[in-house]
Amino acid sequence: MSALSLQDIGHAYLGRTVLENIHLEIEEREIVALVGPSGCGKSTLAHIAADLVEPRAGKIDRRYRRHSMIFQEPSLLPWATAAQNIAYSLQIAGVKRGERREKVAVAAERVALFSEDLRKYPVELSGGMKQRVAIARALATNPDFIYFDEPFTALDVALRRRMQDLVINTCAGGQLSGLFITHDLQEAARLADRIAVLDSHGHGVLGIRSFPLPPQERDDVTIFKWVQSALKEDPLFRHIHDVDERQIA
Ligand SMILES: Nc1ncnc2c1ncn2[C@@H]1O[C@H](COP(=O)(O)OP(=O)(O)OP(=O)(O)O)[C@@H](O)[C@H]1O
Repeated sequence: MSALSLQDIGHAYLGRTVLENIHLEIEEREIVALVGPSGCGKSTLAHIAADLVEPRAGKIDRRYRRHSMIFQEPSLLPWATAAQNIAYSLQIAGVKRGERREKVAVAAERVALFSEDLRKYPVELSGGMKQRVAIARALATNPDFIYFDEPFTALDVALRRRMQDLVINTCAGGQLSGLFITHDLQEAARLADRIAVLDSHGHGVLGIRSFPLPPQERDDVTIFKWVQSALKEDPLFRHIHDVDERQIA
């Protein structure tokens, strides 16, 4: 059974259509990467799926228990320490005060945040550390579905890889499903079970590709070769690096 089902989703901002006829199913324990040119509506679709934006058309079935979101911008509360930021999501989720400390510690450990980091305020943390706090905050409530909206784009290569590994391992060992938006086909090929490509103008999902091996069994050479061949030979990926909104005049 699918964890998330999007049927015939359509949306417009100020009368301008950004999404039309979008169908997408995400199975339980599956990560689907959503790729497509800048401005094609990927974030809008994630926001609709996560119930942050009301779509103009379509039907959404959320069959998961609880979701979290991780954005490119960590958006931490500046007046709260890292630990308090993580605990805040637990408070919102209704976790009793007495149970929060333990859950914060477990989530922090999963992203390699130490107790001295947990005492710091966001202004004292590097960009990578802030993003780790945001990921710990998302994991702390024990979601079974996560929306990832380009969460690692701003991180350096080494940290990005560690965070991708965290996603791969968390999914491999648990009950997690997710929608992972990224511009980076290499990243999609590393951590997703399937890759869905959105049309340049949000007019439907153009196609979906899946991998023969689960993410934890793919090595770097396999991923590299897959990406090279997808970009050279698969017409589905022909337009994913179009940059309609970021073109330099
Ligand atoms: N709140 C809003 N009001 C008006 N227009 C919006 C709003 N949010 C997004 N848009 C427009 O809708 C279109 C789709 O935006 P969206 O952010 O969903 O695309 P995206 O594929 O995620 O882009 P990127 O890859 O650059 O992050 C864009 O043209 C964007 O400018």
